Amino acid sequence: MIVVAGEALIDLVPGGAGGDGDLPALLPRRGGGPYNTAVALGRLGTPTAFCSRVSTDGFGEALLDGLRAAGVDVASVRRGPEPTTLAVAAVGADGSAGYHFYAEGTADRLFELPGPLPEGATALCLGTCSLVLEPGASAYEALLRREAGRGVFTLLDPNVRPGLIVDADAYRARFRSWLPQVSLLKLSVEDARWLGGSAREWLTAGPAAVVLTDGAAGLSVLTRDGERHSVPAAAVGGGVVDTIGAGDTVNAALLHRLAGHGALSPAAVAELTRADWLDVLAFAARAAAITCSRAGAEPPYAAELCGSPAVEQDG
Ligand SMILES: OC[C@H]1O[C@](O)(CO)[C@@H](O)[C@@H]1O
Repeated sequence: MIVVAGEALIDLVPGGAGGDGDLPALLPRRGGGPYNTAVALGRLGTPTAFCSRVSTDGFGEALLDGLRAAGVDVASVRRGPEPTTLAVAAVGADGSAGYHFYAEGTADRLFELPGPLPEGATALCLGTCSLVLEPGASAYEALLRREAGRGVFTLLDPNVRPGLIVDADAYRARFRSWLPQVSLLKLSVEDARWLGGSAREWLTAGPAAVVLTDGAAGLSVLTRDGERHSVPAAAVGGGVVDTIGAGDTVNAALLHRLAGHGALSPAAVAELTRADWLDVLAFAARAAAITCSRAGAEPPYAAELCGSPAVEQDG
């Protein structure tokens, strides 16, 4: 079972008619990096549990319904009366999204270190706002350290949202302090630039591999032994609507496909061949392309990805 820990929130995505004068109409969509990753894993058919603190308000109920509908186990979700975090998304002409968060005093920020993870948990995925917003961030960090210490495979996606980070240098130092506990680091090239440093440097600090996403330019992985493998982005049927949740889908697809290769351990990741990596990356690219073809974070179901072929690309 894969455990995804972190925020579930509501994205307010531009769309439809009905705004007041020059104000755009905003449609509520379930979101939050970890929420999106958990739903994507569930839709792919991977046994998944979500670990978080979710509001008892109507949005919180809808978020839990979304998880359950994807087959995600929500027994580790704690509830609180504080409101759900809101993220107002601005979508550019190319579909890229920027976010403005309303996260003061919200339920997910008050996450506390939970008891043991569900029986059979083999991997933990976390990142994004939940590792920034205190006091919950310290509890998520403690969860990462505790589970990595127990030998659980960890995937970290910093999913940097600069508007939420008060002290950029302190966050960058904190990010580096997590790396010894990280089995697989996945991040966008924009996040890599913002964080400073390089994949090669981060690899020496702990992760078995670093996956970099570069939007329309595709995905690549850099492994400990210095190999680099890349695939192009997959075609987005009907064109990009928005990129919301694409990176979160990549996290899920990586974990799902690595599990299929029996590679949810740093030692097994080190054994993956070039063909294995190309298969994993191509699958993630196809999954992300489907998410980009629809409004908001709406990851694909397994049936939409049937027969994902391995592709041979130059690294
Ligand atoms: O969690 C932070 C934000 O990032 C996203 O997950 C997209 O990657 C949005 O759904 C959310 O508002």
